[in-house]
Amino acid sequence: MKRKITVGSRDSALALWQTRWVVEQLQQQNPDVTFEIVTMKTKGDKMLDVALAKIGDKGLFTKELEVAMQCGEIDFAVHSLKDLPTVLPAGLTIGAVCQRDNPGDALVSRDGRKLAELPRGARIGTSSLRRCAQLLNCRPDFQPVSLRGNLNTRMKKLAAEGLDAIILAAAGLIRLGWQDMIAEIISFDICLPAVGQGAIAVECRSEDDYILKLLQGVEHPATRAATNAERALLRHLEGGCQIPIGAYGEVVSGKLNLTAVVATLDGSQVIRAGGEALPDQANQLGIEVAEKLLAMGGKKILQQVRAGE
Ligand SMILES: NCc1[nH]cc(CCC(=O)O)c1CC(=O)O
Repeated sequence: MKRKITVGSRDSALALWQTRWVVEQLQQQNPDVTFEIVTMKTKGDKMLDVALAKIGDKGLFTKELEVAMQCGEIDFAVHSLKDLPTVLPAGLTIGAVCQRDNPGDALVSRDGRKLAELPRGARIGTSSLRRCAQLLNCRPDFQPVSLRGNLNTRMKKLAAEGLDAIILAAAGLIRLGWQDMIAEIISFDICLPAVGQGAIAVECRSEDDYILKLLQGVEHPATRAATNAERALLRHLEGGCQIPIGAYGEVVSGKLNLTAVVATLDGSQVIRAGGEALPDQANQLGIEVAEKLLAMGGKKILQQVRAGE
């Protein structure tokens, strides 16, 4: 008897691309297994007209899939790691973190202009507080314009709403074959990515040994270590998406480096800190860098932003 595995996915083009990519690899490694993809709409897919920072729910893009997993309707779910809260519901775990694609933020401009070439007062579409704050820090003249919806919708709004540029995760654009639209990958010196950006995560039941073993086939240890550090940092800061926080971890020559940022919403203050550790010390590294940020003034920023909510 062929074993059948049911895989949950959101129904956006990007989510489906990511789910098919994971399933394709697992299928090759396990020719005797049948995979079936089931799509679901999450609250985040339904509430497209509200700014993410205003909805502020944890698990906005993941909850429905998690419930289906807990009920046994699906065996695992494929997510953008960035969308997965730092604390998972009871009984669920990240069974695999796949090799990261380009982790950066991409500038897509109407006429292909790069950041430095955008006019004074340029209108930039993004709903990410993190992108907004870091961009405003280097270009206080920019006018951020809130922008939500899936990738297709956002691209259309660039022209339809007369924006000068929009900012999107590079990985999403590259996966959907839109890399030619990228005018520039914004330097990490200007804008650090969201925790987990560019990495795909597979969530499953913590007790499901069969699935856990299967998912080892798409696991990428260096990306796991890097994103463990980023997620430990975010968990320690209790950031959520209400507060501009960015982080990037990378294993280079066997050492795990982590750089992170906390900023005020208007970008007037941007605090950065970093650290280095062995990859198996990822969690401690995340906490250590979070503590540095807090001590350097991050604590005050977090209090201010929370008080203003
Ligand atoms: N916030 C939605 C979201 N979640 C993951 C990605 C991109 C893919 C990735 O980071 O792996 C995006 C789109 C974007 O931010 O432009």
